[in-house]
Amino acid sequence: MRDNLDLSLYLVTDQKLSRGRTHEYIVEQAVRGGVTIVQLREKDVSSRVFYELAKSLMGLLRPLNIPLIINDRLDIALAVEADGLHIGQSDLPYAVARRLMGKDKIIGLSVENLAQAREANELDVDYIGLSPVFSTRTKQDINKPLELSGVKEIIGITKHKTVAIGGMNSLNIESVMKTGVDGIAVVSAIVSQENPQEAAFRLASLIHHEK
Ligand SMILES: Cc1ncc(COP(=O)(O)OP(=O)(O)O)c(N)n1
Ligand SMILES: Cc1ncsc1CCOP(=O)(O)O
Ligand SMILES: [Mg+2]
Repeated sequence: MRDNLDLSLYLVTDQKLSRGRTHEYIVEQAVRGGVTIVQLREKDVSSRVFYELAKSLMGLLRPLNIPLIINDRLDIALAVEADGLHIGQSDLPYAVARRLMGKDKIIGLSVENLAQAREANELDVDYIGLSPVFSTRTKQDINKPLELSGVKEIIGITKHKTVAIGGMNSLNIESVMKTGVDGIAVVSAIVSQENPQEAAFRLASLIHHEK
C-alpha cells in the first residue's frame, strides 16, 4: 500500500483502440503529457503477449517512477513484479489478491454502486475505481452508469482514494473533479487520439485546475 499514490491522470491501455501504434509509444507519449499512473488492460491477447507487454512497460515506467498496474491478471503482475493489480467485482477476491501480491503493492477495486463502496470500506484497498461514471463504447459489459449523482454519494461515504472511469473526456472532467474524486482514468481520450501527448497534457491541465 502506498500513501503517496497519485491517481490524478490514470491511463488504461487498449491495443484495439490505439490506431496501430504500440503500447510503448502511447504510454511514453502519455507520460510526457502528464499521466501519473498506467494500467495494462488487454482482454484479447495470449498470456505470453500479455507478459511481454507488461515486462516492456515495466522497463519503460520504473525509471520514470510511474506505477504500472496490471488489470485482472495476478499471475502477470507477480511475474513482472508490477507495482499493483486492478480487480473488479467478478475478479479474484481482494483478500486473495492481497495475500499473493503482498502488503506493499497497490490494489485497486472497481465499485459500481453505493453498496459495493460500503463493502470496500472493510478492505485495505489502495483506491476504488468508480465504474462507469458515464456510458462508454470502450467497455460493453457494464452496469448502469453512476452519473455525477452516484459519484457524489460514494464520495460521501468512502474512506478510500477514488478514480472515476467511463466516458471521461476534456468536456466533462471538470464537473467530475468537482465531486471530489482524486483522479480520472481514461482509455479512448488518450489512446485513440491523434496526439496522445497533447491529449494527456490537456486532460492533466484541466484536472490540476480543479485540484
Ligand atoms: C481504474 C479502473 N476502474 C475500473 C476498472 C474496471 O474493472 P473491471 O470491473 O474488473 O472490468 P475490466 O476492466 O476487467 O473489464 C478498471 N479496469 N480500472
Ligand atoms: C475499463 C473500464 N471500466 C469501466 S469503464 C471502462 C472503459 C473506459 O474507457 P473510456 O475512457 O474510453 O470511456
Ligand atoms: Mg476486471
